[in-house]
Amino acid sequence: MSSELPTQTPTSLVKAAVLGAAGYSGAELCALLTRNPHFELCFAYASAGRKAEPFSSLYPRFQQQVDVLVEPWTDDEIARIKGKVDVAFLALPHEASEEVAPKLMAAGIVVVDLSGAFRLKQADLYPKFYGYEHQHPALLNEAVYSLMEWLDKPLPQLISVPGCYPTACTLALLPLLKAGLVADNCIPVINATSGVSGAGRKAALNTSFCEVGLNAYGFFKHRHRPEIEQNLGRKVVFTPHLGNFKRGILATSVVTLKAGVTAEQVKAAFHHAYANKPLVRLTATSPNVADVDGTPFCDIFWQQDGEQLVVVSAIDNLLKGAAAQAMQAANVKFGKAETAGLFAFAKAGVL
Ligand SMILES: NC(=O)C1=CN([C@@H]2O[C@H](COP(=O)(O)OP(=O)(O)OC[C@H]3O[C@@H](n4cnc5c(N)ncnc54)[C@H](OP(=O)(O)O)[C@@H]3O)[C@@H](O)[C@H]2O)C=CC1
Ligand SMILES: CC(=O)N[C@@H](CCC(=O)OP(=O)(O)O)C(=O)O
Repeated sequence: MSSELPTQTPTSLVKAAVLGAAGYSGAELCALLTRNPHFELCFAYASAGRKAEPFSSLYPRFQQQVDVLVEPWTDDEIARIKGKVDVAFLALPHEASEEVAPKLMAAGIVVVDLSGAFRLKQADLYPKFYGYEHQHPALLNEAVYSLMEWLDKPLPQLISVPGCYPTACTLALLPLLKAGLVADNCIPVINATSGVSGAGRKAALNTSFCEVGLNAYGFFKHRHRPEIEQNLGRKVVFTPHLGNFKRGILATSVVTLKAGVTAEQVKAAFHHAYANKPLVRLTATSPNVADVDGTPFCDIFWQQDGEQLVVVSAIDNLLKGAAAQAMQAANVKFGKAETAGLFAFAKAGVL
């Protein structure tokens, strides 16, 4: 080998911490960060009550793949990680995120929050839809909502990752609304079914194996309703459902189009919106959650009958609905390719 070969200047890795690493979306993030060549997973945390243990003892599938110690989180850790990490991903309950985010920001750390703590712009919606008063309403204006396919501003120090159901149905409906194709008086009707991992890893009776069949819940008052309405700029009827599969969301959204809207106009709206968006796939057949399981994609399909339009979208709730979307935002925030680390799927086989 020639000693004349230019030496590569190593680009510095973005150093990351994950809070909530023992939970489903935090664990997915640990896996994505480990596979991302631009990031280094330096610290991982669970709640204060736990003992420290290797990630692979919590998720044995990742033995010899994700090699990080999951430690108990207390605010004392902020002094320990200050100056050692560039970004902290919060995969925590909403109120825990709301409390810790400003402290991490004060330590100069970029915060990518997967919870709903900073998604809504109107603080007065939190008591009604989240059941608590927001303690840091000023941060609601500072945070940028990172639905990356529709991002129209730079990402600041506080990044609020969209909710899982809102990701699926906003990506489905926004192209039509932006193109002015939806009837002015139309209230979109959205029915969406989530796999059980949407409820997190903690045990609960309604998500235990023998209890889960297929049921609707959260009529009119689910916290994702105001988030979807904020995204779409109009009222919606949103009804979530729980299905007996592990992961994935299938959303079926129904709208009335303006009189005379053609199939070509609808097609153009979707193609224009997603032509250069690598994580949205416009599909030729109605999507199946099994086809997005373990992937960072949102698959979208539509059928029109005169003024009625049905749009079906499918995502993996833990990936495009949570961890992959957070990774996508962090990639952009730190100047990396938007999809870095996202195509090394956990599932490589055809089934
Ligand atoms: N599951 C999903 O499909 C999606 C989830 N989200 C959001 O991501 C966040 C995490 O969800 P999910 O992964 O499902 O939740 P899980 O219940 O699976 O995990 C939550 C994690 O947070 C930790 N934790 C809880 N309270 C605290 C606290 N006060 N301080 C530090 N750590 C704490 C838990 O620790 P321990 O294990 O020790 O209890 C656990 O590691 C939520 O805000 C959720 O709304 C967003 C999109 C989709
Ligand atoms: C099946 C299930 O219970 N799903 C959760 C939503 C998933 C989630 O964690 O919500 P975010 O996207 O807002 O974080 C629910 O309905 O509350």
